[in-house]
Amino acid sequence: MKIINSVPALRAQINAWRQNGERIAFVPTMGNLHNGHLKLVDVAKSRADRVIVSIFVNPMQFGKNEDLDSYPRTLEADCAGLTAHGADAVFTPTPELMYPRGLDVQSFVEVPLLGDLHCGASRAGHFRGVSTIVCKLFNLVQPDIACFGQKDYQQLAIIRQMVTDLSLPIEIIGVPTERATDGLALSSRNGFLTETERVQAPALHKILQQLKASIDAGNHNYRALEQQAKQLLTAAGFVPDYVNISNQHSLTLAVDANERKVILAAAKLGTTRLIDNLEL
Ligand SMILES: Nc1ncnc2c1ncn2[C@@H]1O[C@H](COP(=O)(O)OP(=O)(O)OP(=O)(O)O)[C@@H](O)[C@H]1O
Ligand SMILES: CC(C)(CO)[C@@H](O)C(=O)[O-]
Ligand code: BAL
Repeated sequence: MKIINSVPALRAQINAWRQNGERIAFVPTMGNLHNGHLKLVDVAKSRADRVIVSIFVNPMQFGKNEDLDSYPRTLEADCAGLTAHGADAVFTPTPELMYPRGLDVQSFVEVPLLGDLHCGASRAGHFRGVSTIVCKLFNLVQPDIACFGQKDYQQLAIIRQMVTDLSLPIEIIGVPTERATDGLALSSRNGFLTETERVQAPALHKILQQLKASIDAGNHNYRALEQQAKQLLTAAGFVPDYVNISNQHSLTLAVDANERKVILAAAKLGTTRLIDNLEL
């Protein structure tokens, strides 16, 4: 597997594949790869001739008091995993390469409405940072398809909307969430959990499952159910940020029994912020 850390080398590799008529799949990540990321690579590989992954801890999507500095960086182990899963190349730019003029004067891409809800309401500027870096990476890699995890449900919706709004010729593939055997969604930030917190953490998924069971059983009092779920999270040791029963498409709060719904949730366990979701 090739490790690429300059734009000319990246463009040369992409051009070489294009000249062979090869179809290119792209998997953007922030590294510290786990089986969720590797599943994206497997899906990408099954749908294209070449798979390129990016590893970039994107400063633009971190708030001032968030975990940019402590975010785990494990390039060597990541490359071993990517090689084992048959990725062809990994692009590992530096912040200086992606933002040569600095973040304060960087042009940006923002997806209105979808970007303001849920995590967007709690993490000001987060989705602007995500859509800007993904747009830049798309312009550099120019893939045919790109794979994103459903664990980051709102992010996936925002990327789909950005691709539509900006007429980018890229097919976006959503890949189901990979979980530990106890139900916890795999996430790089799980590594921040203490032993005790790791035992508590699967309660997030379990509470979403209970909530889904109540709705499936005919309880449509969504706002009351959201409050109950937050109380259950608090009792399980979390500090809930939100539990929102939302429309799968617009991500606005669900009101109608007939609309397709998804439960979206975020909660802190100690200093670690976890997210999860469940489609209904
Ligand atoms: N458990 C998972 N199952 C499927 N896809 C996942 C999973 N975890 C992350 N992904 C996807 O991998 C891609 C890169 O995500 P990222 O590098 O932020 O990993 P992460 O584990 O979500 O980290 P974080 O702890 O920062 O949320 C995203 O498209 C994300 O949705
Ligand atoms: C899509 C992404 C790689 C953009 O930095 C990041 O938000 C992530 O890892 O989900
Ligand atoms: N997977 C989402 C990236 C972030 O929380 O910054």
